[in-house]
Amino acid sequence: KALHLGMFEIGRPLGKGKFGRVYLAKERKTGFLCALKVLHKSELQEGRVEVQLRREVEIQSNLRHPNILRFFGHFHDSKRVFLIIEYAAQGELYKMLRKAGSFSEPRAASYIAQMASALSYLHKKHVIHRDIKPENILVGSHGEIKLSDFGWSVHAPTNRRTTLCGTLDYLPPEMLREEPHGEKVDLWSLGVLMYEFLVGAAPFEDAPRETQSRIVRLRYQVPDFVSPEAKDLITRLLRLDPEKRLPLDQVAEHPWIVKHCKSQTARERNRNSQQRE
Ligand SMILES: O=C(Cc1cc(-c2ccc3c(-c4nc5ccccc5[nH]4)n[nH]c3c2)n[nH]1)Nc1cccc(F)c1
Repeated sequence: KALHLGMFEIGRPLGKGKFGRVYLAKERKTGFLCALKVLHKSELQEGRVEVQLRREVEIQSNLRHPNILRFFGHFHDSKRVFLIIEYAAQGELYKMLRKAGSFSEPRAASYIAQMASALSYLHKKHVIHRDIKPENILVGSHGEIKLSDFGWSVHAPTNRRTTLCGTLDYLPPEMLREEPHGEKVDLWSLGVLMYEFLVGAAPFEDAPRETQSRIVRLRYQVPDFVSPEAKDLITRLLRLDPEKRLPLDQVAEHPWIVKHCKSQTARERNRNSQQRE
């Protein structure tokens, strides 16, 4: 069906991405809420990001997973390109993390289990995300997390061509060394993400040069308040050798995840059965 701006009522700004502004939008006919990302063709041309945007659209168009932000379609007028993206009603996870300081182990385990599910789905399609960090995770209306911003995702294997921008905190050693890298880069970042959820700061957080040397030397410490099971999973993901990082199917079965998530579903089962009584 023909998509065009008139079919949407534009609401408040949701955020300013690096290449565009995102607005809350409502489809007039159905009342369906979505996030409408507006990109100016002039910026796209000068930034030579057209190729990257086409790749993102192509990658995102055939992704369907509850923990991956849906891409519904796109359209353009003479000056702008519009991306219709899923609206995540509870907003940005990193704001929740900064407000809470750090997350409880059950909450962090639930998020890591959902991330492992999303990454497993992406890797089966040979898509590497390469930019896992709290800033790229949104939260849906039921508190479920939604991985977003595939600005850096490419089909594996690859060698990064464009320069990195933003924090180094999440980069695995092989990307710092600009070596060829594969899907296992997302396992390293998952370990960094888990550490940051539980501790409130990234494991190698420091001045940029320090961070780089701490990453390649694997110099980090897990505070004592982190449970031994959680520490065990972090150390199995933060491995310098990509081949030694715990595979995603084993992350989902790790005792720390099972302890918090199986009981989570068990609690839900009990709650439901009580409601039925
Ligand atoms: O460009 C992006 C990444 C992206 C997503 C978003 C984005 C930003 C914010 C939101 C939100 C949202 N909900 C909120 C609730 C409260 C407060 C803030 C909120 N932001 N929902 N969905 C979003 C989506 N900005 N940029 N993805 C993309 C997807 C498909 C094709 C493509 F070329 C790019």
